[in-house]
Amino acid sequence: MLPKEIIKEIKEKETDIKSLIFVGCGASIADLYPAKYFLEENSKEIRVSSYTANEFNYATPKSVNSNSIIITASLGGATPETVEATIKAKKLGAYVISLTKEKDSPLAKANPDYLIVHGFGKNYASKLEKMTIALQLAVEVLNQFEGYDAYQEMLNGFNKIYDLIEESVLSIVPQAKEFAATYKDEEVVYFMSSGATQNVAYATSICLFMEMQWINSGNFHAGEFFHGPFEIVEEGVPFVLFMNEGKTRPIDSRALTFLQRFDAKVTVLDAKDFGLSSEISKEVVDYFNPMLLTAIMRVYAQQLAEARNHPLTKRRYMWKLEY
Ligand SMILES: O=P(O)(O)OC[C@H]1O[C@](O)(CO)[C@@H](O)[C@@H]1O
Repeated sequence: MLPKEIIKEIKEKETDIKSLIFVGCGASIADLYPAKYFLEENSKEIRVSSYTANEFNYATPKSVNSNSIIITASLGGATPETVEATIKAKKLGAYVISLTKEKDSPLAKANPDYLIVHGFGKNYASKLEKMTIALQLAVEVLNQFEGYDAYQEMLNGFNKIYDLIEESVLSIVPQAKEFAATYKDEEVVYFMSSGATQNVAYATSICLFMEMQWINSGNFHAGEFFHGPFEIVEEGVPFVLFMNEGKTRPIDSRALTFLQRFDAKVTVLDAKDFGLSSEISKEVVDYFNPMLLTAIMRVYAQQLAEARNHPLTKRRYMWKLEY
């Protein structure tokens, strides 16, 4: 079923949805963030939150009941804590929607009310399906339960984002190779962004760099940069800044100005360079930065992995030990 139909069916059963909660781990909870950000900014009534799955399991919010929708996501569908959260949310009577790429996974078998099987391996756009579908669900919740003036602009954005991702990744391999050559020996790399993209910085730092490249890393909101992290800036300290188009761009620009002032080593991935706002309406452009910038970063990470001879699939603990 499509996001619109799923939310319509839930509304036919329960007109009084009071909360929407996003649950997942690692890249999956980060991928749900743009949807949370969108709803938090635009909803006047519905309470919105997100949890890493075991936080949800051990300290379950009291609001989980038949007046709530829980969206759980696990790419491989086998992360035990996300499966457990799905079962728990169902038991508490919530409407549960699960996202995964594996239709026969433990998550699928946890019997959510709605299972959305998304793509991943086909191309860069497909890697962003989970994030985009979660945002579509959030938009439908807002529009159907409260009304949303920019609904049509969002639909236009959804129609354009996948093609824009595919066009954008075509041209960036030379820059990605340059990034790889200049960052491959760094011992630590810091990531920051703002707005809907703030957890792209988080996911890049904890998953692509720490997990998949074993490179030390830190990440923070570009606004928070001035409330602690900027003290470590000096010439050559490596940063990656995800620059948004939209309302929070001044926050990103302020951080960039500071980094340049003290000659930090900074790579800027700027949605503007890929024409995001020429394709997507100004009113809603903020929410589409994370899809585009995640895809660009993936190309950069792939080149880094090749330059370091350290495949993105290499692990020493994950899925190898009991933990
Ligand atoms: O539940 P998922 O999305 O399959 O995630 C499993 C693992 O994949 C990552 O998201 C990225 O490898 C990890 O952070 C996480 O532990």
